[in-house]
Amino acid sequence: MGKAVGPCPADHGIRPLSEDGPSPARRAAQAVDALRHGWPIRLIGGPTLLPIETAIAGQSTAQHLLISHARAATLKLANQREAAAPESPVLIHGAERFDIDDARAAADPALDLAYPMKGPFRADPLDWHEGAVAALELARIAGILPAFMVDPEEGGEAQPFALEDLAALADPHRLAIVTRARLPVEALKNCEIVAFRSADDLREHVALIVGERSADRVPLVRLHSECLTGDVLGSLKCDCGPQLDGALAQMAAETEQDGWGVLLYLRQEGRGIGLVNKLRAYRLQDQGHDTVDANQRLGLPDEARDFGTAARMLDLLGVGEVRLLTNNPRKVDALTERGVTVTERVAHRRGENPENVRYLATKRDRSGHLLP
Ligand SMILES: Nc1nc2c(ncn2[C@@H]2O[C@H](COP(=O)(O)OP(=O)(O)OP(=O)(O)O)[C@@H](O)[C@H]2O)c(=O)[nH]1
Ligand SMILES: [Zn+2]
Repeated sequence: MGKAVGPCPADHGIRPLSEDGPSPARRAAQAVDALRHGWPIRLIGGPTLLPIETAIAGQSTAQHLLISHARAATLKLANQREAAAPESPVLIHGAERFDIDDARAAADPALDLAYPMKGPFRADPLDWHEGAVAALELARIAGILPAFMVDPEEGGEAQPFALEDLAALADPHRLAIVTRARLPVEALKNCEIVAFRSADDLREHVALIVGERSADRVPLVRLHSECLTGDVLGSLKCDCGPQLDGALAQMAAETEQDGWGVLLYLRQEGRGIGLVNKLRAYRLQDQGHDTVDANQRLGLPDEARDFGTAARMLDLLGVGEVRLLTNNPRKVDALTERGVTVTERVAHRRGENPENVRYLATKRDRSGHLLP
């Protein structure tokens, strides 16, 4: 291996080629990128894993698939000893090798109605459990179905990754303010937008500062997670659009009494499972599952947001105290744990309609939201 060529700031995660190889942050980013492209990844010291949803190697076949525990349960494998541990990924095989179509039918719950006959499958012992957990987590971050062909034939060149690479992705300390500009909005003309980026993550978060900052007033703050369907299209399935508009209107009203507000627009679609997986969950909801069950059937967490990013954004903005506009106690706890003082929780009940009655009831009954 050659020596480093030219300067390369240590805090950009782009370590030059050396005996150490790429940094964990770079390897993790490349692994996520590979999964989105449909290229395989290879767990260092473990197997090669081809993402079933995106695989471009359409001729691939594999003896084994790696799927989530929830998916294994739907395939009626939970009574087998190797698939019994809850939350643990499951390695399965069938009577014959899987081709890509069989693998997709086995992996994707949204195809269950179209392909009701599957299996029989058997669960196998998995002696690389932590690597399997990390691989499913990488799939979630990539926004794809958490399911892989294991050691496929003809999968293409694999992108290596190591277990510790995931931690590098979760670390928000490299998030930085990149630019800011005046942004008059409908709710109030006097606003400023601030953009944030991290070298480790392609998602660009923004903050909208509503009104004039005031050192002696604690701002009204809203952590809003991206919801394309609700924020942009006016979806009635959730309450996001009215919550977004309502938050801005409430902050604008505060400015009339010398208050101010900060709206963080976090690019964590679908509570962190991504737009496509959220829409898959919607398909399952149309078959009768609630929000929590739909996510779980996909093998995804019902809450995968990382509020460390929000805390870091507030820190970069110099906001240490907030009055938090939310019904979700987890947001209060997450900020408090990360050193932000929440002086008050301000309830934020907006946008109830006949289409989202069940969604709101699930928030209250299963996700712990403080709703009537
Ligand atoms: N996975 C999934 N995500 C959803 C669904 N409906 C809405 N979302 C996402 O949920 C997020 C909305 O969360 P927020 O309104 O910020 O927060 P909250 O946890 O509801 O708490 P509040 O602060 O009380 O509103 C957005 O990212 C939506 O895309 C769904 O059915 N499934
Ligand atoms: Zn929504």
